[in-house]
Amino acid sequence: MRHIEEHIGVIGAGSWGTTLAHLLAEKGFSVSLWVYEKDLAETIQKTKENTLYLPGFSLSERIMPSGNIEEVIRHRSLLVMVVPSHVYRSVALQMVPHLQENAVIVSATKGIENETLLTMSGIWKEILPESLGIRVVTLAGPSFAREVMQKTPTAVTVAAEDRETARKVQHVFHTPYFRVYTSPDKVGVELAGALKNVIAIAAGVCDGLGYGLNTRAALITRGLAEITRLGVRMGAHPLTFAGLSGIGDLLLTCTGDLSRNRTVGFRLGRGETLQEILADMRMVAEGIRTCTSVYELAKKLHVDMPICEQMYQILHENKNPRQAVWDLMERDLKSELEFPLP
Ligand SMILES: NC(=O)c1ccc[n+]([C@@H]2O[C@H](COP(=O)([O-])OP(=O)(O)OC[C@H]3O[C@@H](n4cnc5c(N)ncnc54)[C@H](O)[C@@H]3O)[C@@H](O)[C@H]2O)c1
Ligand SMILES: O=P(O)(O)OC[C@H](O)CO
Repeated sequence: MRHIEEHIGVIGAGSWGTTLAHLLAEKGFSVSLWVYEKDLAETIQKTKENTLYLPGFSLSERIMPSGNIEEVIRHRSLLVMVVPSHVYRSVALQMVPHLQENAVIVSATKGIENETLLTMSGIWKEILPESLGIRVVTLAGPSFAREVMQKTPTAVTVAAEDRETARKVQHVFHTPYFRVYTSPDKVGVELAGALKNVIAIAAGVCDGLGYGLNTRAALITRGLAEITRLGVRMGAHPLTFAGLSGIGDLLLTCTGDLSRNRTVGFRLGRGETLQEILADMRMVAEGIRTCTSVYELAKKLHVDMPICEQMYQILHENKNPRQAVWDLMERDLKSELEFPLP
């Protein structure tokens, strides 16, 4: 393996952060990994395994786990941010005083902040002093951590406002089993990655209720229509939703049993309550919180999002899931296309 001089800091040692740290370390980068749980940092150091979030995989010797965030980010020109969206702002605020000028931050979190309805790069925009010259890039697309650890051929997108930064990050992450595309549509890629989680819960609900493949296909398709509608309203390019971060990740998460979001939905469809499901889940299912943000955004921007609205009622108002499906089916009839033919 070639040793690469650049030293990268990865913030967040859940399943995805650990996987990205491992991928980069195997490429030859020196990688520091910020671990929230102090005992876990020691365990990873000793056993070379993330026993809490990614058990069963042997991690690269080149990963340096640490509970000290300042140590992990000081003097790093490239950082990867992978903490769940509900703690993103508080962790980002801890980072700001230690960031190196002109650093690049790759944000791999998928969510929308509940309190502000901002995307993760929106949070950075609010808290980063412009004088630091820091660029934020989004990484999204269909990528279950465990499959990437197994080196399953995977393709993702990195989106940045400037092409040069996107190209740099593309090359940093690319491996023969991890193909990276670039996109200039940061808001589109971010929204697609966050919103698919809500539809994935809905797909799980339908499967848990025992509905068939017709239902799932309809849900994915109409879910994509909703995601696109909100995305375009917020400034995204519509074709981004036909890409890896859009239909790609939506298909993966709505159909793949490895999805935590789909699993939450499946268990809801089987009759468990959200409280029961969350009680035995250590990992994050971002769609639960994102659903609240989407519900608020749809109201605020006057965007019709009936599936997300029903999901909000199931998750947060105890609506019966079967009733929610029938309420969706019985809405006023409408045209599938939302634009006139040329
Ligand atoms: N797991 C995947 O396959 C995958 C793939 C692509 C994107 N993502 C996204 O990556 C993000 C992180 O998810 P994950 O799957 O790596 O996490 P995870 O569910 O495996 O682990 C939870 C993480 O949250 C951290 N955490 C909990 N409380 C915290 C706090 N108060 N402060 C700081 N950190 C805290 C834990 O330390 C741990 O790192 C999510 O937005 C997810 O949607 C995950
Ligand atoms: O397990 P999920 O549902 O959080 O999905 C993980 C990734 O977002 C898949 O790309």
